[in-house]
Amino acid sequence: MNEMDYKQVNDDMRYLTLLSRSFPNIATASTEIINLEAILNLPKGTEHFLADLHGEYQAFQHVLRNASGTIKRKVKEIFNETLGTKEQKELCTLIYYPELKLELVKRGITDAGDLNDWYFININRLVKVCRNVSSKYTRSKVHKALPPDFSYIIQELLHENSSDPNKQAYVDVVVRTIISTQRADDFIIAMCYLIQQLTIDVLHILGDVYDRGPSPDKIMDILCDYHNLDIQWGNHDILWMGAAAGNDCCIANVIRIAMRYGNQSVLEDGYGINLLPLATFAMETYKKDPCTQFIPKDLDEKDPEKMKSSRLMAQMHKAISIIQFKLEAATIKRRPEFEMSDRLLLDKIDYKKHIITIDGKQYELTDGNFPTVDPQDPYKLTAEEEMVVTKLHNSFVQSDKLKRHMNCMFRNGCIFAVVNGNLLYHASIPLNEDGSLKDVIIQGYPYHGHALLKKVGSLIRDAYFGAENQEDYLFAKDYVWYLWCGKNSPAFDKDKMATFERYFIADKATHKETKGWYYKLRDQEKICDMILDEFHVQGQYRHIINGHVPVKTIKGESPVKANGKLMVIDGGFSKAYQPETGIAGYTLVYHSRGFQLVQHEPFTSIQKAVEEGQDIKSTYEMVELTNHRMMVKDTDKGNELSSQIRDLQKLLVAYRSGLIKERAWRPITNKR
Ligand SMILES: O=P(O)(O)OC[C@H]1O[C@](O)(COP(=O)(O)O)[C@@H](O)[C@@H]1O
Ligand SMILES: [Mn+2]
Repeated sequence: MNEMDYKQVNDDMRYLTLLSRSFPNIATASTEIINLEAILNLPKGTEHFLADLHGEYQAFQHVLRNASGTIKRKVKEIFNETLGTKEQKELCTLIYYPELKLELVKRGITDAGDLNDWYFININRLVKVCRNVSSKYTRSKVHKALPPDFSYIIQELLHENSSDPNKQAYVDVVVRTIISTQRADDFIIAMCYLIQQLTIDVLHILGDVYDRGPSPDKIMDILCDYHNLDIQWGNHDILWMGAAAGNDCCIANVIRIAMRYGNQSVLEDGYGINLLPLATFAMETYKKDPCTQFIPKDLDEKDPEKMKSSRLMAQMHKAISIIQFKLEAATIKRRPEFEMSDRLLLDKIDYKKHIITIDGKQYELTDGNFPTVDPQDPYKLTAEEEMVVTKLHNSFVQSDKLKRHMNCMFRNGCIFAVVNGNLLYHASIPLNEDGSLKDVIIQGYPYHGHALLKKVGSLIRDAYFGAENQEDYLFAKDYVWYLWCGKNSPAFDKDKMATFERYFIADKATHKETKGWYYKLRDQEKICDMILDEFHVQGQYRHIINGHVPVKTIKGESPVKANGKLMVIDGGFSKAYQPETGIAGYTLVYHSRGFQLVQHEPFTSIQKAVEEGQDIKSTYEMVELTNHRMMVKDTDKGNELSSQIRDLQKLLVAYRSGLIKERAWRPITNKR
């Protein structure tokens, strides 16, 4: 051992002694080094990026099942020579929706023998796909992903080389036995989900799971069970986190948005929030009010339930909006440092003339009926409104399902992430006009860039889990609402949220929300490089990935900006925004050969997907090709493994030099 090695080993003796408990001798330590080296030389796993899901469960789960087209690409790669497009499509549909496709197949095939043939052919095809998608992983990782019921059989099938005639006979017998024991359906279903899982190594959700669409709760159910996930919270998610933490402004906003889109069921059925107090109050208070401005958006005339409840929903929508403006005023006054007094509008209204004066300009109100507003004290909640707020508050903080979903948000997320050379965040890093990082004052201290995002992340945690002292906790709870709609919020970064204006003023100019400098300046490569440096993201292939702002493809906007350094992948799942974007949006796939941007057209329905094999029509654009196939050693995981290898090498030195004594490896048992 040379001087240097000896010194390093000596310095690390405490750690190496601990490590020797897991690898007690030269044989076990060197076997581990060999295993880790082997992993480093596997191709990098595929990453899948989605953003702005906005409660669109069906479109989300389709994109998840088809891995943004990755499964179709694999099927084509494997069967291009042997299967026509129709058969490839059939196989893809089976992989995406195994239960539904099996039902459909069985309805179409009545003869038992024919069905058995179908099973035989398709199980063999699935085995081929599975072999392909599992080839990027170690046997041990694949083993851990296997469904317990079929673990042994799948291992046998995956690792037998079917080009050997003896082995093919063995595989055939295994498959025939699965069919004859009537396990084919279960086996196929298990294989299809395994393929889905192995196709994507890690899923990144760049924010805004919640609001507008009908079923964010179902999306969260899937995400919470996903095998490898991170979430970068969007402003809508933060709004829900604030609501779950008991911030009443957030609660009012969450309910207002649900009513705006006619989605009371996500609150009532999804999270068990009791809306009855609000409903009875609204029916009574706005009995004679048509609430025209508050009729839910995009009412589906084919949905009689929604049509029937739209009048009640409009009343609840108006009631909660007024409550929201009053509650927000209290926060704005309590926290002058938020600089949001321009959002105090109820005191700018002439309640007799139905006119509002903003910045010296008068506007006629589209709705002048404010039965709960006292012109002398416009922000005071009536006793009934207060009661409604208390009841809604209790419902939100007590919802078990909401707690479960929020815990999952916290467990898997933060406001930003750095993964494999990419910086991920939903919206913005506040900038000054000259492109420098903007100082944002929080509790008297300036924060910018990386420090700002870290501070904001910890404030959200404080609001939910409690801070060290009461004052900090109350501040954090208010700040979460600020993050939803405040002008210096990295999750929002627009000069205002023009909610009041959109409901009560016809002049569209007042609805305009001006975006922060970030959204203009991010087109420049040098700005993106500066931000990446700020977050210590290094390497030749580094990028920023954003969501939040829909890409207006229809107007020729590109999702790739700053000479390829930044990509905006607002998934555009939100139906309400599809006319604006002209497409359903973008998702991103990052595999061992580079980045692939996937542009989707609107998803129609699961029924069409299964019965007609209709996939989302997607186009692919290879954004960046790396000049060599990326391996695990080129990733963050690779760096981690390489440092483990270095430690193990030091352990070998310690064994060989006698600094640590080798022990025989014995399995740990309770017996002495
Ligand atoms: O179109 P809607 O649903 O009324 O929402 C409009 C509001 O949503 C926002 O765009 C925020 O939501 P996003 O984060 O999805 O952009 C606000 O800036 C705007 O006031
Ligand atoms: Mn957003």
